[in-house]
Amino acid sequence: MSTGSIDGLRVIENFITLEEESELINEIDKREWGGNGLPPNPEMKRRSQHYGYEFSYRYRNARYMGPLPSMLSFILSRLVSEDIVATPPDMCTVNEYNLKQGIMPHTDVVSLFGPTILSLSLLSPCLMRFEKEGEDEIKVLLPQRSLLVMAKSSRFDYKHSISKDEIEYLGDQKIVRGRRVSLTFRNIIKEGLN
Ligand SMILES: O=C(O)CCC(=O)C(=O)O
Ligand SMILES: [Fe+2]
Repeated sequence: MSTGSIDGLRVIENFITLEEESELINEIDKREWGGNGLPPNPEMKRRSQHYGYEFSYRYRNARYMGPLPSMLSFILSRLVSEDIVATPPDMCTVNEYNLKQGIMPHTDVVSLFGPTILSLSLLSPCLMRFEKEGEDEIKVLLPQRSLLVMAKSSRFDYKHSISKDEIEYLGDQKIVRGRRVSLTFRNIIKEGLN
């Protein structure tokens, strides 16, 4: 495990095994993708899948869909048994980043999503950039199969983003991106629903 230089930020390496990763990807790829012209976020170039709650980036609201699917159960139990969260997340967004796809700087909606945001990186590493006005950008490596934990300052005071670059550097380390699928786990704040 490596600890970032931002309060509340952690990257837990090898959170799942290679086998678990390939089983999960198989399951995900059997299911229907949205985005890229399809609801609930047709305007998005990335493809995505929504479980638990469906989130609209345009309307910034969420709709309940049902409990998280059983393919995610082992992750939910591990999150609790390894004391990463006290309550299992009730929402999971799967995002697919192909070459030249990234995510613009943003802070996850504070009124709708709880204080801890988790992101599991599958298939490819990437750099996540954290920025805050008046400070130098901080780059954090998200290795394949790692779990990013964003809490406290890293969740509330910074914007995070992923570039569209295929090749990036962290010091001397060269990071080459391929297709990346991430699973972002959150807890919905029920009062924030409309
Ligand atoms: O792909 C990731 O790891 C992060 C996704 C993200 O920041 C988001 O969906 O809000
Ligand atoms: Fe985010």
